[in-house]
Formats: sequence, C-alpha cells, structure tokens
Amino acid sequence: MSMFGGGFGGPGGGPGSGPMGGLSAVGAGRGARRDGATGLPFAGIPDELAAGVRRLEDSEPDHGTPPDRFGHGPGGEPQLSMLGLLTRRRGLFAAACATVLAETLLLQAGPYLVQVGIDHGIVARDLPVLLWSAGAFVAAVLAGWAATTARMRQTGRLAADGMRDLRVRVFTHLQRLSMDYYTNEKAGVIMTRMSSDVESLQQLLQEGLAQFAVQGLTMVVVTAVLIHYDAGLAAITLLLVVPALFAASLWFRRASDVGYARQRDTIAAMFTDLAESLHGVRVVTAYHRQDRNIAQHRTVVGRYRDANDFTGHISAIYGPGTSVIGMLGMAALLLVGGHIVLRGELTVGVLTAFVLYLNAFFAPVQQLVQLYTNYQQSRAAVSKLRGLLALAPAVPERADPLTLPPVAGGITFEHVTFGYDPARPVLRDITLRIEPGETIACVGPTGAGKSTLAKLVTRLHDPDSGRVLIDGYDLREVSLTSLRRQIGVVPQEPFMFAGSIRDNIAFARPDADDAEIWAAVDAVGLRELVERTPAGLDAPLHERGQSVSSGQRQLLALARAFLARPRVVVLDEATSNLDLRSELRVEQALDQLLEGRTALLIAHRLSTAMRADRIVVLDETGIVEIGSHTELLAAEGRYAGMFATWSSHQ
Ligand SMILES: Nc1ncnc2c1ncn2[C@@H]1O[C@H](COP(=O)(O)OP(=O)(O)OP(=O)(O)O)[C@@H](O)[C@H]1O
Repeated sequence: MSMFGGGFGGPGGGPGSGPMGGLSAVGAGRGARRDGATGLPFAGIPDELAAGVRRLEDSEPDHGTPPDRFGHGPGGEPQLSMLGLLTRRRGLFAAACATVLAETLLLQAGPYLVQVGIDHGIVARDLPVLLWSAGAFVAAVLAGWAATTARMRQTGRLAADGMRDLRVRVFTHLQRLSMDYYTNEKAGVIMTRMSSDVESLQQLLQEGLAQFAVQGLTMVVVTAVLIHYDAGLAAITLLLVVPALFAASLWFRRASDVGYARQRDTIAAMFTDLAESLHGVRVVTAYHRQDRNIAQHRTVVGRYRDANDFTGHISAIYGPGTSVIGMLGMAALLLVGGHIVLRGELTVGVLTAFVLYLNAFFAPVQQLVQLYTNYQQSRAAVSKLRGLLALAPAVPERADPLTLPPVAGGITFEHVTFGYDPARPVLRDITLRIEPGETIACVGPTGAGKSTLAKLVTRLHDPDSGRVLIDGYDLREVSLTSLRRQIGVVPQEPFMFAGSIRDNIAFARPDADDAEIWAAVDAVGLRELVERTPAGLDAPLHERGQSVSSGQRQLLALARAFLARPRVVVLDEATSNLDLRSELRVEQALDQLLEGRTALLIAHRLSTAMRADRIVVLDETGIVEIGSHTELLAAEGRYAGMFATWSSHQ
C-alpha cells in the first residue's frame, strides 16, 4: 500500500479508546502518526496545515456537543393497527364507547314503545299508557340524537388525533430511512402512502368504526329482544336469514380483499406516473413526449378505473343481495308470525315489534356493507403502511450510539469495499487516510465511484466490508446527528427548498444572524444577485430553486456549507454549471470555505484538483495513484496523462 502517499498507521483505536476530540493536537506534525500519551493513531495535524486549522479554530464558534433530538434507531413503537390508533387516547376512547352504547340502546327503544303503545294503549283502550309511550318515544329520539351528537364529537376528535399521530409517525419513519429506500422506491408510491392511504383510514376512524360498533351492537340488542319476545319465532327468523347473510358476507370479504389491495396498488401507480411527469415536465416538453405521456397516464388511470369497477361490482352484488335476504325473511316472518297471532298465541303489538326489529336488524347490514367497503380499503392501507413502518433503515444507528465530539477531521478509509448491489462492488478494498485540515481531490473516469466514496463519509451507506473512521471513530458507532452536524455537503446537484434565499442559506444553521448570512453570500460572490432583488435575502427561491440558474444554485449551496462551518466538507463538484467568471468565483469561495477544514472534493475540473493538497486517482479497480499535483505530474502516470489532455484543451 505504499502508493498511498499520505500513509496511515494501521487500524484506529476505535471510539472505546477515546480518540482525540477537538483540535488540541494542532502542530503535532504529519510525522506524528500516533499520539504518545493516548497511543491513538492519526492524532497529529500536519505542520503545513496547522496554522490554517488554528486560525479556523480561533475564528469559529464552538459547536459543542450536539444534542440528539432525532433517533435513527428502531422506533420501538407498537405495530400499526386500527385499534392501536384508536386506543392511544384512552379517555376519549372510553367516552366514545359509552356514547356508542347509549346511542344504540336509545335508538332501539322505539319498537318496544310501539309494542307497548299498541298492546297496552290501543288494544287495552288505555289513553294514559298510549300518551306515555308516545311521549317516551319522543324523549328516546331526542336523547338518541344527543347521544349521537356526543358520539360523533368524540369519534371525530379520536380520529383527528389518530390521523395526526399516524402522519407524524410515517413521516418520522421516512426521515429515518436510508438513501437506498429513496433510490428504490418511487416518489409517487411514497406520496400515496402519505395521502390516499392515510386518508382512507381517516374516514373509517372518524365515522366508520363507531358506526360499526353501533350497528354491530344493534344486531346483538335486536337478537336479544327478539328472543325475549318469542324464542321460537326468533329462532325460525334468524335461522332463515343469518346463514344466508353469513355466506354472502364471506364471499364479499374474499372478493373485496383482492379488490381493495388492487385499488391501493393502482392508485400508487397513478400517483407515481403523475409525480414523474411533473418532475420531468421540462424534459417531457423539450422532447415533445406529451402525447406518449398522456397515453401512458391513460393506461394507469384505466387500471385504477378497472380496480374501482371491480370493487363497485362486488358491492353491487352484495348490497342488494342482503336486502333481498332481509325482505324474504320479513315475508317469512309475516307468514309464520301471522299464523301464530291467528292462533292467539302472540299479540299484534309483539308481531309489529318483531317486524320493526327485523327491519332494524337489516338496516345495520346495509350500513355494514358500506362500512365494510371502507374497512377493506383501510385494511389494505394499513397493511401497506405497516410494511413501510416495518422497513429498517439500511444504515442503522446503534441502540446506544456515541455522540461524536467536535472532531479535528481526520478521515480514514480502512480496506473499504462497497457496492449498491453487494455482488457488484463499486469500491474495492479502498484504504486512504485524509489528515485533519487536508484537502483531498478525487479524480477519475465517470462511474469510478468518486461520489460513492463521498457518500460513505456522510454515512449515506455503510461499507460492505472495512471501516470508515473520523478521528478514529468508526462511523457505525456514532450517532448520525452528531456525525452529520460536523460534515458539510455540497452535492453535485444542490437542492433548494421553496423559501427565501435566507432560509436556504441558513438551512444548516437556522440561528445564524444577517451578518453571518451576508458573510456567506460575500464569500461565494453572490451579493450582486441578492442585492439585485428588492427583497434582498428575503427574495423567494421557487420550488427546487428553479428561479435561479444551476450555477447560482451551486454558489448558494456553497454559501450554505460556508455558513454551517463544518469541520469536514464533502464537495461533489458540478461538471459544467459555471461560466468562467462564476468558476473563478467558486474557486475563490472554495479557498475560503476549505481553509483549515478537512475536505474531500470530487473534482471534475482539474483546475480544482490542482489546488488540493493531494489528489487521489480512482478507477474501477480502486485507487491507482495518490500524491500532490507536482508529485503526480513527476510520476508521469495516469494523472499526468489526464492533465496533459486537459491542458491541451485549455
Ligand atoms: N444509488 C445507486 N444505486 C445503484 N447504483 C448506483 C447508485 N449510485 C451510483 N451507482 C453506480 O455506482 C457506480 C459509481 O457511481 P458514482 O456516482 O460513485 O460514480 P462517479 O465516479 O462519482 O461518477 P461521475 O464522475 O459521473 O459523477 C456507477 O456505476 C453507478 O451507476
């Protein structure tokens, strides 16, 4: 491994051995590979970089120990279930159950009061009883209305709270997931989980489950009352209708399981297609792909239509089917019950109550069909959301991660092998030591794995084998928050949020004051752009920064990193976003930004690479050369060849 000019002193001591925090070893010299007192590797800062590091340390605020507010480890929350969502607020849930019970009993008092009114008021010619039963009927209706109102308020609040908890839980989980999830999953599918899937649950939680309880309880109460009135007649009636109802419901359940899962999938496909068309609208327009896009969207919308058609079809069979079963039951009751009345073994009032109660038994069935449809949709949504919540981040945080103290910024790649597909490594056995305060430029052919190397430093991925360390800390051991707070990243395609220039620059340090923001703006030479708009720093940047040029987006991203003042900067240089003047500006901005910091530059321009302390030449086989610009030119190897080609084009 002698080709690695920087060299390194073997595996780090690891976090347990207390690596150097802060910049206390300034001046220890490049030769000081091990700190004498602690026996730690890489504790020194090279002499030529020490002055810059000291200047930086003097001029910058202490980052302190970052508090860990957001855990990246397993959430430890119970599995998602509808009942779980409802019972999180126990008091509200108990109140909702009590009002459901009151509502059901009050609503079912009607037929009983009709029977009393007929048998003991009309037939017995007792006016006070008739008046009493009519008055009680009115009172029961009013009390039932009050109970329904109270129930709807309780369940509404319960559902609203449950939905808010669920949305936050899913969003938090999405924030926790690693980059591979976002690479593999389509944006439209994620949007579906957060919008349509969650909404289908809202409807059920708000009204559906309470209705479910009211209707289910009604069926139990009605059955009990029928048996109380006449057990024989009740048995005949229920035997006629319940098995048929049960068989129909079983069929509907099976068919709708398939139907609603298909509905969820097709709606996700529809959102995916929509999201992709919106994001790619410029390319679509430029290549005049609108017609083909419309055709494609018609296909996915058509599949969604088919799925809806199927669920509508089975509901159309089941709903009226249960009605017919109910009507046939009623006809049978009239025949058999009427016969018993004629024999004088049953009063007309009881038969009337029987008919009314049987109607009350079937009204819930009709309602339940609707609710079941809604329930099935929600069940499919819960199963999709449960799948999402069960995904573990590919870059997990230890259960008790160490908090990375303020680092000097020594980065070590120790026999690192990594592939997005582990069977096809992109980086093979990479060993590299970057000294604190050193700027390393990584150059090489496209696809060689330069950006991948940078992603490992910010722990967007973990190596398949080997370790990446900062100041001797294995990145897997430290909390992601404490790690990423000390690393500034300028990606190849910087992302701007919809908001003001100020918000975007202060993204990593929202507490920065105007003077600091202006200093960052000046450092990247954007003052002219900012002052050109009357709103200044408050000028809006539209979604994804579309209102500024891509070069300006790069400069804004540099200003963002400048303001964050990280110990380590990872910069993936854009290939061709800048004109010559801007390029000069960026180079000056870089000099300011990188002064005294450890920097890993993915350099596409050799003019940038030349300014680094050392240059790493990477290709598909790994690191092929490493050294300063002058050393590599003298070596007349791969870099010298690249430089000759580049120079001849300048
Ligand atoms: N998220 C990903 N999933 C799967 N493969 C990926 C992913 N990102 C990159 N790759 C593959 O890994 C290899 C290295 O990619 P990387 O972006 O690191 O190259 P690079 O050297 O930075 O290239 P460039 O100079 O074009 O930016 C490429 O073959 C690329 O196709």
